[in-house]
Formats: sequence, structure tokens, C-alpha cells
Amino acid sequence: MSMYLRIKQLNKTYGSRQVVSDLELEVQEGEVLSLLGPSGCGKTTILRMLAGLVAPDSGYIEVGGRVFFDGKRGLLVEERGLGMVFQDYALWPHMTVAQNISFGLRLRRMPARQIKERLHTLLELVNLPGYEQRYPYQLSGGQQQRVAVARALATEPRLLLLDEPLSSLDAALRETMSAELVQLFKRLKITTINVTHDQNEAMTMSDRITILRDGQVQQIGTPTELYLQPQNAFVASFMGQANMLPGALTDSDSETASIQLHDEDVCLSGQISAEARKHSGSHYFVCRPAHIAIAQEPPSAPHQNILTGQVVQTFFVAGRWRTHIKAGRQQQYTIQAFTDQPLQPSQSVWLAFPPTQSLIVPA
Ligand SMILES: Nc1ncnc2c1ncn2[C@@H]1O[C@H](COP(=O)(O)OP(=O)(O)OP(=O)(O)O)[C@@H](O)[C@H]1O
Repeated sequence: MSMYLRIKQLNKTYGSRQVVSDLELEVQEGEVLSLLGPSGCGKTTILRMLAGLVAPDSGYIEVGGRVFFDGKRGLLVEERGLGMVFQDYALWPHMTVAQNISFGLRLRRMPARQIKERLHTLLELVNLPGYEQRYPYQLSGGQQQRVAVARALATEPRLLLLDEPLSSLDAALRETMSAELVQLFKRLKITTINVTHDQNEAMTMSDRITILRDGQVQQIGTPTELYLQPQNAFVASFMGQANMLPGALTDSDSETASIQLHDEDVCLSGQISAEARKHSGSHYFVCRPAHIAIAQEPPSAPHQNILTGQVVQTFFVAGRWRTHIKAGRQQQYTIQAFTDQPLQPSQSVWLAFPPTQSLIVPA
């Protein structure tokens, strides 16, 4: 597979605020890549620079062998031939589904019969055959989003830009829609850049995810790479729930290290990457709730990687008991873990963190 999209050293400032810093990104043809990060991290600005709606300060953008921006000049929006589903490009309320979808084709003076055929194919693709004559207000939120996608695909773009396309939908519908959309993009082999602040949506939709913070890339990788091998505390905390305990590295070999928790005489060990070992500042011990084993009795043999704690609360969620535990000598850490049975508030417990499923990452 060839590299379809290349972004080099892309920068954008608003006033004195650097919104995108030295962005480097390569996307393969047919890949679905999400830009994920908290509000204000620069996701939309990146998408708008790709679309030609915002001019970069410097950098280089190339898509499908065409230079979109060379550091000085950029192609116009309409010269880029992209499909866009942006929040502020809602469906036109006074136009039917058919008129909304075929608008771009009419502009290009496609013959009426061909438009009709294309419309038919597109409505089949987004699973809305027979909806031609409806108006947007006669559609559910999910159906409106599918029409918006069909409209974006009408001119057969090779690159599709999505800006939080599912944010107005409820959680259940969002999950179904994201799965449907990915199947569609894969079938059409269309390269897609998807902006979202929803980690679950990014996980279900993407081949790879770029995690951004304050305009800077934190890590790029597949959903599992980011979940299992986060390069720093920010990525670990952004990719699903994680228990994070701060401390200082005491010793490390090539793959494992120990960390002394702040204000504790406890050391915990876990896996460490070569870059994390080189980091001179403080570190975090990271363990996902699902990997922690909770015992109601003290361990019989001496055991590393144990913290004692007291149950605070327990909730029944998705078939398991999610338990909050105050742990550490001064009960300063709140740890989340799962049990098969409910535990009593203020009950003493022993938490075991399996070293192979624990990580040590730079703060
Ligand atoms: N036209 C503009 N003028 C000045 N500042 C802007 C402009 N557009 C965006 N910003 C600022 O740039 C930063 C990044 O904005 P951007 O919309 O790219 O973030 P985002 O990651 O998409 O956030 P959200 O998830 O909230 O949409 C924000 O601090 C925003 O206030």
C-alpha cells in the first residue's frame, strides 16, 4: 500500500497561541485514521487545514500525489475534491434527501439520468433506499447523519474528512453508526480522517489513532497499541480507564522496572519501554481496572506488587461489580477494580497488580 496523505512540519498559531505544532502525519490509502484529544487540542484546525478552510502558517500537505499546500500557497477548497461531513455543514432543511445528496452533482452538470443512478447507489450504500423525497426533519438523527455521509460521497472523493459526525447521536446509536460507517469506508476503500474526542468511537472506527494534546502529537498507533503500550501518562489516561500512581524509578532492566510510590515505602514493578526508562522526570505506575486481582485475605506468601486498601463503594456495571478502593499507607490513592461479588464498604482488601499487565510510563 502506498502513502496517500503526507503532512510535514505543519504549524498554525492564532495570536500568540500555537494551536498546531510541527505536525507530522502519514496516512495510507484506504486507512481510517482518527484525531483524538480533549477539547481545544487542535483537531478541527488540522482538519480545516486539510480541507483548505484554514491557511497553515507553515508546513506541507500532499494528498494522492497532489500538493495541497507547499508552505506558501494552497489549493482552493473546491480544487481539493474532498468529501466533508462537518458539524457546521448540516443538511439543507428546505431540500429533500435527493436534492441534498445530488447538489454537488448538479453543480458539476452531471446529466439527470446519471444523477438518478448515482443517487440510487448512494442511498443503498447508506441503507436508506426509498427516502429520496423526505425532508431532513422527517428523519432520525442517525438517518440525517447517513444522508450527510451520502452527500459527502456523491462526488466520489478519495479522501473523506469527518468532524465529530456522530456527536449528536446517543451512545447506542453512535456505536452502531460508527461500525456501519467503517464497513462502508472499507468497502469503498476510501481514506478517512475522523476527528473525535470520544475514545470509544475512535477505538471502534479507526485503523490508527493520533492522540493530540495542546496541538502536539502524543502518540500514533493502532487502538490496541495505544491501549497496551501508551508512551506517556496522558495517552494512558485518555485511552480507557487506568489506575495511575505517581512515583520515582528505583531500578530497571531492559523490560521491567520498579517504582517507589510517592510518600509510601511500597515499590511496584511493571513493564517499561526503552524511551520511558530514559525519561529523567517522574513516572507513573499504570494498571487497568480489569487486570487487578482483589483478595479479601492477606496473601499467604510474601508477594511483590501488593497494596492494602479499604473498599469505599461498589457499583454493578455491565455484569460486574466495579469497586472503588482507598489504598496506600495514607489511603491517598483511589483505585478502581472489578469483582464478581459485591464487597462491603470499609472492608479491608489486598490488591495485586500483575507485573506483566502493569506499565511504568513517563508523567
Ligand atoms: N478562528 C480562530 N481564532 C482564534 N482562535 C481559534 C480559532 N479557531 C480555533 N481557535 C483556538 O484554537 C484552539 C484549537 O481549536 P480546535 O477547534 O482546533 O480544537 P478541537 O481540538 O477541535 O476542539 P473541540 O473538540 O472543542 O472542537 C482552541 O483553543 C480554539 O479556541
